Amino acid sequence: MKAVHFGAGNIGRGFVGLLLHEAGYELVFADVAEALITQLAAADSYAVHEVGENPTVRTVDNFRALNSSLQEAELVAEISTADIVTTAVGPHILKFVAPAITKGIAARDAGLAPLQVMACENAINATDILRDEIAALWDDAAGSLDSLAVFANTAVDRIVPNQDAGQGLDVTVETFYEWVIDRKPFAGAPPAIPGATFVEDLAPYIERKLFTVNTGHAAAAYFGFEAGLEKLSDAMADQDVAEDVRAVLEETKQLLVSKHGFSNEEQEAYVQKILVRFSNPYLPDTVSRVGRAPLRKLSRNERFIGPAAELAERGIVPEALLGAIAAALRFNDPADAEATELAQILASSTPAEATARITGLTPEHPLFDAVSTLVEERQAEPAKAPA
Ligand SMILES: NC(=O)C1=CN([C@@H]2O[C@H](COP(=O)(O)OP(=O)(O)OC[C@H]3O[C@@H](n4cnc5c(N)ncnc54)[C@H](O)[C@@H]3O)[C@@H](O)[C@H]2O)C=CC1
Ligand SMILES: O=P(O)(O)OC[C@H]1O[C@](O)(CO)[C@@H](O)[C@@H]1O
Repeated sequence: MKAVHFGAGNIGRGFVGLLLHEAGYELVFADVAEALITQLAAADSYAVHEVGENPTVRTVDNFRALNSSLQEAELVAEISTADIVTTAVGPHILKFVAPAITKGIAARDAGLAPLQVMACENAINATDILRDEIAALWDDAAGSLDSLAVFANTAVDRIVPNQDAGQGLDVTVETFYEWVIDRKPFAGAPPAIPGATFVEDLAPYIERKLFTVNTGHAAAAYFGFEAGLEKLSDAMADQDVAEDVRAVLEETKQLLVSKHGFSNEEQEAYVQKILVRFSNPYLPDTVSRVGRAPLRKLSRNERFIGPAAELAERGIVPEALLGAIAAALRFNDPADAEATELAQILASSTPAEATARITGLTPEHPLFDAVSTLVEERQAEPAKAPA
């Protein structure tokens, strides 16, 4: 069994690659980072250090590595004979990996089982986004795309911080992980990945993950950044930050319980578990990493505006989420390109224009005025040096 995985970064090596390896797949990593690919191609194995409760070390071997920019022909050949293609590159990068996957699918022998394609990104239905990119490039002369490939959405959850440069290929991760995959697209048996869970209806799992784990984590990052803290676990140890995060998760709990029918107790247990995960002092995680890409995180269907908009549509004012959105508007990490772009939008637009551009909300939406007020308040603040 062979899997081609795009993105040999934190989640690629520390989660998806690890689980596929443990499921018995031979791995081909594809990435554009030449130094990383050279290192992987020269290595026989790397270690995944799981830290926290019951720490352990796992070894990943039986992999190869290709530069997806420089070695496209080899990559297409690998995809043409692979069983699985996965990605962990970031939702905005999917369009750049689509061409090689399209060519690889088109080059498959007719007798092969359909290629199983799963995008493992923090975005709702990321595989659908990838499928749309592939479908746009697809030439029907190569056959029917849906008979040659299966596209399954997934939700991936494991905290993998940025790695210490001195660590080489080894990755430090939390012990917890969850990979939930939509079973429906697989006509026969789904792939045998013991670490994954297959479900008939992925929507509640994706929304619960994005609007609890990712909303809470990013909220801790933005509140922590405002408080001048660097480590995520230090932010969670700050009583004010912890209370603000808790209040945000109370609001998303209200939405998730009423929308998806999770019981209050079940959702509360889920929240408690993730608060412990965020506070893991052994994870070298930073508010800069967890808060990265604020424009993506403040976009319409993402972790803040998504749940806040749905609550507002139900006549509820999401005070705590609005507090997190206000903190996100103050995330001016100079190392983050999206934080710089956010500052430029705030500096060059009216409050209504900036609100629409940043959040995708329309002026008629019941959340619009509240966010526009926050934007206006942020614009009125003197330019502040990063904390
Ligand atoms: N780190 C985490 O804790 C989690 C991350 N995720 C999601 O996983 C995805 C990846 O995140 P990380 O691993 O943290 O990021 P990362 O930055 O560590 O890894 C991304 C990798 O993709 C590579 N890449 C960029 N463009 C590429 C292209 N065109 N072709 C091939 N490779 C390319 C980069 O060189 C990098 O090695 C994101 O969607 C993120 O939201 C999901 C759950 C947890
Ligand atoms: O690219 P994003 O959305 O910040 O993804 C990384 C996030 O996903 C998580 O792993 C949660 O699964 C958090 O560790 C992390 O903040």
